[in-house]
This record gives sequence, C-alpha cells and structure tokens, in this order.
Amino acid sequence: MATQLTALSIMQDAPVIPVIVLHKVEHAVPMARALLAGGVRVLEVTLRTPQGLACIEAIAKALPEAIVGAGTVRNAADATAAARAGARFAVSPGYTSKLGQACRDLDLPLLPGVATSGEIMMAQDDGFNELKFFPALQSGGAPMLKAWQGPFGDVRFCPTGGISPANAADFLELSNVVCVGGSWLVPASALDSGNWSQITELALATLTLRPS
Ligand SMILES: O=C(O)C(=O)C[C@H](O)[C@H](O)COP(=O)(O)O
Repeated sequence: MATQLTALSIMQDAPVIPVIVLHKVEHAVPMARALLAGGVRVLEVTLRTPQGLACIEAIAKALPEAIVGAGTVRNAADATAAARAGARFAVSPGYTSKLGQACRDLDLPLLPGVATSGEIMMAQDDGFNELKFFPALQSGGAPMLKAWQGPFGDVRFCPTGGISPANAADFLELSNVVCVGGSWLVPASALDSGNWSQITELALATLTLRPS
C-alpha cells in the first residue's frame, strides 16, 4: 500500500462513501467483500460500536485492496487507535485543532466534519480544505452548500447525514461536492441476515450517481 492517500483522493474514489456500523467482528470481512464486489473500496467503519476497531483491523488484514478508514473519530486517542488498527483515513463528525494536529502527526488523512461557516474557517486555518458537511440535510442541505460556494469557493465537501438514493444526485451535481456519505449501502438487516448480495447491489447502484 505505497499509494499516498489524501482526503481528496479518498473523496474522488467513488460517488458514495459508505458509513458502516458493525456490531459483530465476523460481519466485517464479508461485508467489505460485498462492497468491493459492488465497486466500492473506500469504506468508513465507525467507532460508534465497541467492535469498530477490531472490524477495521480485520478488513485491513484480510482485504488490502479495500481502503478502510475510521468514522466517528472525535479526538486524538480515537485517531491513534484507528491508525494502529490499520485505518488509512479518518472522518470526524466535527473539528478541533487537536484532532487535526493528531492526524497530521499520525500521517492519517482526515476528513473533518463542519456544519457552520465558523467551523469551515477554523478547519481552513489549520489547512483542511476538504471537509465533511455533517449533518448535511439537517444543517441546510444543498441550499447551504450553494450558499458556501461564494465565500468558500476553495472548499470541497462530502455531505453526510440524511443522504439517500432519492436525494444524493441533488448534492452530487453541486460544483463544491465531490462525493457524499451515507449509511444506506450497509443496512443492519442485511448484516443480520448475511444478505451480502444486497450490499453488493446497493453499492453497484451508487456508481452511476455522479453526473458525468
Ligand atoms: O458516526 C459518525 O461519525 C457520523 O458521522 C454519522 C454518520 O455520518 C451519519 O450517521 C450517516 O448518516 P445517515 O446516512 O443519515 O445514516
């Protein structure tokens, strides 16, 4: 894995970054295989569950072709644990300078979460110009992103939160949106029933969402 990943290259890989919540380590590798089979290799496994780190480790070991990162990274300790587990990037729901510095020290690309103009300015002060807009729908959705095109024309976003197949295209058509994030690719019901082909189909359906 010599390729130098950046937040931008991670965002550009596919139209949708799946946000994944796993409660069982044994689900991790078959789930990741199913996404890979559907053409999605950038995977955000959240640290929301106690199994998150072990799931990241299992995927990183078994499937080097996947680009597995950690979601819900809230502080330096989370970032350190994620990097140790094999995460190749981090996504955070919000931003602090401490977290930004920790990820820099770890050489871990970070996609920091923002929801306001002030937060964008703080992240930009620290050199972060590729940002997650979270929670996107609840914080103003596509009209908010359009409003930010003026003052923050140099920022590229990955809106996440409330995005679905029904509204993803409204976000992806915006010039300041590179990709979106969403949990719909990995439904809890598919994990529980081992319906890996459903996950593959949901992934395949996202590949054509970005306007050409
Ligand atoms: O856990 C995190 O770090 C998060 O950032 C939260 C997720 O991004 C959203 O929960 C995804 O939102 P939905 O696609 O609406 O389910």
